[in-house]
Amino acid sequence: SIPAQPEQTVFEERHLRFISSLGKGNFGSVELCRYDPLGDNTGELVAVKKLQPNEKSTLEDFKKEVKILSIFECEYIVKYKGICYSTGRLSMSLVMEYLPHGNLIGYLNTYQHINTRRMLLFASQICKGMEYLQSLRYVHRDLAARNILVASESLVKIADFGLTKVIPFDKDYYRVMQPGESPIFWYAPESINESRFSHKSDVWSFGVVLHELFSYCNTNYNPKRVGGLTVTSLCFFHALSINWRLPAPSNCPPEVYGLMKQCWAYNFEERPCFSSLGKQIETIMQEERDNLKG
Ligand SMILES: CCS(=O)(=O)N1CC(CC#N)(n2cc(-c3nc(Nc4ccc(C(=O)OC(C)(C)C)cc4)nc4[nH]ccc34)cn2)C1
Repeated sequence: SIPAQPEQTVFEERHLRFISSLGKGNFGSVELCRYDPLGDNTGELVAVKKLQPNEKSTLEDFKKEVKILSIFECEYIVKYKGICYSTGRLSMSLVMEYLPHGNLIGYLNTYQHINTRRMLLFASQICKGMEYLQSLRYVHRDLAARNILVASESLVKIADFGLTKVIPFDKDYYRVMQPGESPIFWYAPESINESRFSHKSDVWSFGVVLHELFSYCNTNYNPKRVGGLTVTSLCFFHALSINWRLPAPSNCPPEVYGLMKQCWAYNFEERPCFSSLGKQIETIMQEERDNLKG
């Protein structure tokens, strides 16, 4: 059995009413539920992540993910609400706030009229969330538009901490033993080549999220399939090493494409930190406001 942690809020499984499936991944799935102890449909809507037990995902890893999310307190990170033990206490679910607009990919595909100012606002919020993560020495390792959730038309949050790791105090990177599950398209060269993850590899992924934002998550830009050929990690890695990068999305301000290219510096030491990226985004946002006034 799993000892109840004193600070955990425990939701009773019998009051969690399944409504619909919200998302699925390798190791888990997320469901929309109503926590309705009064049984009169007045209870709150919550997002419940259930572990898909298989040989790769273990309850131990899931408990680490729960622990990580439960200590975060940041308006740009999806909020932890508590846990729910399954009958027999053989497993547990993670209960989180429900964000009604889904992830950034669906949102950008639905609302194609989002202007540059709104995209910069979203970018600055993701950057602030990543700055917060970095302040606690966590690397996300799976930063991508599919893992950014939309709370409202003016607020996005970072979600899915299933691959998040804390960097040991005596290093500035984390090396994983098992090859990553994520599509290589978001991986920095050193993550593909040496399974090396750091705040600077999260910065590389942030550059890809910027590109997804400003190309409305248009998958035609993804080099996963070039002319019908599936891009393997080796040739993608080679392309990066000879300085191939994604082209600027159409209508993307040159200063924003400049930010992407900073994030995609081959040498991770040359990439900016999230606080520098945040300041540069604020400057571009101010210039946008001045242009609008002008
Ligand atoms: C990796 C394995 S995973 O299985 O653990 N998993 C997938 C994961 C990827 C990420 N991030 N995920 C999180 C949520 C999620 N969704 C939501 N709201 C919504 C609201 C609406 C919709 C939707 O489709 O609406 C339209 C309009 C019909 C398109 C979808 C989701 N609120 C949440 N709160 C906390 C989590 C969470 C969904 N998928 C994490």
